[in-house]
Amino acid sequence: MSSRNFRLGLIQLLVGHNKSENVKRALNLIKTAKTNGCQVVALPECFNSPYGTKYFSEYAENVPNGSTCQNLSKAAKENNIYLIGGSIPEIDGGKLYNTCTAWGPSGELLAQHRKVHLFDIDIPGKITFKESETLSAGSNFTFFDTPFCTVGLGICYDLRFETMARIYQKKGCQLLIYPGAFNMTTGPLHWELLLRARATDNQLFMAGVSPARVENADYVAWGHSTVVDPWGKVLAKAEFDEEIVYADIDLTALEEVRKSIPISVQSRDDIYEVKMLTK
Ligand SMILES: O=C(O)CCC(=O)C(=O)O
Repeated sequence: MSSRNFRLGLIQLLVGHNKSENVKRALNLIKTAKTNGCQVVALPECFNSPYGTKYFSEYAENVPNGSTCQNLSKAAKENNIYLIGGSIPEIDGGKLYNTCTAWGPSGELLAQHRKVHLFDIDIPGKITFKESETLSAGSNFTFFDTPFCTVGLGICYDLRFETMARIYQKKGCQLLIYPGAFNMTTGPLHWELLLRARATDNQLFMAGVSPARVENADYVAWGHSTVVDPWGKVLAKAEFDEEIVYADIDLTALEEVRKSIPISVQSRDDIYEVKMLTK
């Protein structure tokens, strides 16, 4: 495989209440993904803890020195892969964040993304969730280089904010990875739609990585971890059980679509502007 091609693996992990068990399951599945040829592997949002504001402080750890991060670093090194560590509740200076880390094949920390847009919604009779009750928001865009392409990171609700993805595209990202746990109300309507929309409007690869569904959990995840190509086509998709989603990424598809439908050079930068105010 040339560096224009690589295999991406999304681990739709079954997450329970036992933190070390969650991490152990993740490590085993990372190894399986590597055995099956993945050079880049990603975990879901909140992979070491159940998803819910009441759990975040109990499960929170230091990033990057806590044991979950240290295990991710070791796994990236042992398997010689790029590893996107889903997200975990992070504690820093008395504040909690929903944080994604990315690790390189020497076990080095490449990036740390704190969820920028907190998930505060109220759909009467369906779902009310308020991450801001316990979490603080990050204020940074997060992207890093691999030998294959530049990768941008967002977490779940971040996916709804198209400006963030647009900025990643302007910064040269060719793949955006969003660990995310949509739910049974918004998942069926919006999860694939948003992934395909972000892929189509920015002409890049999109990956959304969900936990597997646990029917009796406080928060029931939609699942359906998905990879979309720059044409907006779904390349690979899970249902709701634990599984690894594999996608062979060929970056020439990205050049093809950008050449065929050249929206980025046709954008009317003389009459509107999307710009990053922070790094
Ligand atoms: O935007 C949604 O519908 C779900 C978002 C979410 O679950 C999250 O941000 O964790």
